[in-house]
Amino acid sequence: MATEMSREVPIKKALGGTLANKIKNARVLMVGAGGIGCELLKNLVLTGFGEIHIVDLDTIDLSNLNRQFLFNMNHIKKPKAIVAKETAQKFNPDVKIEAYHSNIKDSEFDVEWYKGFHIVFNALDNLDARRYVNKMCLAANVPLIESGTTGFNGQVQAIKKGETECYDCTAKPVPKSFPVCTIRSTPSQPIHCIVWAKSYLFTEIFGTGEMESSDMDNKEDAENAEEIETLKREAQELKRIREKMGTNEFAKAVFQKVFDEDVQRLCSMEDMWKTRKRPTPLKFEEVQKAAVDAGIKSDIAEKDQLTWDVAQNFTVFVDSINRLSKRLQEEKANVTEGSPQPILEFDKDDVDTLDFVAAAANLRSHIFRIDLKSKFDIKQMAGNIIPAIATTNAITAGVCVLQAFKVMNDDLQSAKMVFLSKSADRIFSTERLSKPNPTCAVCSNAWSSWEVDTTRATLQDLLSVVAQKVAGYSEECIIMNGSKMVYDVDYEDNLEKPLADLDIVDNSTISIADDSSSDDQPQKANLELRIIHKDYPVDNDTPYAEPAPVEVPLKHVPVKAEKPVNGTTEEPHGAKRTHDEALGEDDPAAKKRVVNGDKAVPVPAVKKTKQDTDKDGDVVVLDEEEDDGVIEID
Ligand SMILES: Nc1ncnc2c1ncn2[C@@H]1O[C@H](COP(=O)(O)OP(=O)(O)OP(=O)(O)O)[C@@H](O)[C@H]1O
Ligand SMILES: [Zn+2]
Repeated sequence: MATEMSREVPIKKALGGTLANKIKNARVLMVGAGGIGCELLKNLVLTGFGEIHIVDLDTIDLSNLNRQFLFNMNHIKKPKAIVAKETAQKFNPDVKIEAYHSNIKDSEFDVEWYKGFHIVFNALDNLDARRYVNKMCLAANVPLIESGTTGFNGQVQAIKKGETECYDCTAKPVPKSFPVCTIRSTPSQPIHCIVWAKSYLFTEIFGTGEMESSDMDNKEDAENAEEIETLKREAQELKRIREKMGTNEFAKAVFQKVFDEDVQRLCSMEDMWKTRKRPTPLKFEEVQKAAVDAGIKSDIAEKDQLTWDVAQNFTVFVDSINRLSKRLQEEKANVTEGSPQPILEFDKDDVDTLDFVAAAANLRSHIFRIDLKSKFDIKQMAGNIIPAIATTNAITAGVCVLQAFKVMNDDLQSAKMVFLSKSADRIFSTERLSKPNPTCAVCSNAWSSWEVDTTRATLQDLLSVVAQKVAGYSEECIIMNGSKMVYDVDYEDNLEKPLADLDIVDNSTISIADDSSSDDQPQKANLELRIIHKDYPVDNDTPYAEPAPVEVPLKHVPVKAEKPVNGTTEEPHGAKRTHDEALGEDDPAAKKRVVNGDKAVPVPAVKKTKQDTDKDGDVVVLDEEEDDGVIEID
């Protein structure tokens, strides 16, 4: 009791009675109990937020312990959310904490559930979950404090529907991962070869033999399936070669397999080289002779600023593969019975592994006529893991709570977008919160939900009841289920199908977009419709409840900006994302214009198929090709 009193008194003194009371009565949601989440939970608990719900899908890993201070060695493999609750509860037993070891995208966390919170905190590490929570908070009209850190940099943003920018009002760089086909067959940049050497070749020879998922997109969709099959076959062949490890032939066998035979097989796929330069296989004996003739010694590996030529790379390749083989053989010899088989892992600071990856990547680059890189450069690229820094997380989590105070006080005017940076003159820089971007395809949408028996109601019901009657669209609209188009005026094949046959089920989100073209009537904004499945008795005529009418606003038509006269006009904050960019991401109408080949709208990096249960096939598959640099690894 004494502690409770003594804790409440300074909080009240510091924040004032009104805010302190609001905080005491607040129900808050925290998504993510990792680096920022642990710090944030401690802050929330110590500030006396009355009820805190924590969602995290992960379990605790050894590598989390340096900064996620609510966890210790005994907690490894236990759910983060549950352990975070247990540890933080001790700091303040009066706070009610609920923990969920779940993905925030699970259907149990629906809009109604979000509506039960006064404020939501994102402490996440990925764009997808952030964007999802942003949408849910908009749908539920609950304020969101969004935060993120990389290295020494941090950022906090308060988001409130209709009053501030949402997370999607400005374009976000998408972390890089590469399609398997680019890595396996058609590399065009050094990074593609580096990912191949590090995530494929190295792990196949010295590691687990499983492709690392973080930098390769190995989803088994139709496009990737064949590539993955070939890759698996090649991996099997490599496994057989692996048995030669420790013998003199090993380096030669690996070389011949991956730089000669596999490349020859690739070359024979004629279609692949119609628009690309055909790779040239490397012959072991020829390169070996060049290396011997030039008198190259293995100490060339120490010259890390030099861009090695093919013979030099060859020498480092053979030497490093021998060094690594010896290491692994020794580790295997020392392994005690019952222990797992040892493996080697790539580490940019482990010179043997770096030498191998650098040389293998360069040999492959040479084969595909891609620029070679120095070991120094490859080290940056292959090891571009931005460290998570505990202090940055702690400061950022503190700022989250300070911004939450403004939101709780209904004082958004003084809330700020806060940036934390080590390199700037001042640690903090701030910006006023921008107004919502009127062209944002997420927060300019209207939202509604529909209670419907998805096994009985048809797409026609959705079109005529919700899209036309309730929301006032004409039949010239587009209906998307996620990224799949199920209806437009020229594609009526699905209309008689029950919604469930189109994968429209409980908790699906449907987007309806105006596709009418009229000079004098602006288009309506999009409607995001959440489906709530409910069984209606079969003898009931209408297998749905008619939703209340929805006021769908008109779409914002951007006015062409006048050119600034003196060129000094500052770009208004919030206009960072162009209308076209905004359209491309989430606007079904924009997606359809791309499908129709209208180049006026930039191609969004989404893969999209018409959804038809008769498997009518794909309409279009848009494959992004341009990768500009470095892999981002969480
Ligand atoms: N969809 C999701 N639902 C619930 N929790 C999520 C979701 N996506 C990410 N998270 C959680 O967000 C947290 C982010 O924390 P952080 O950035 O510190 O990552 P980490 O995985 O703990 O550490 P690192 O990636 O550096 O090893 C993680 O604990 C992760 O499990
Ligand atoms: Zn927005």
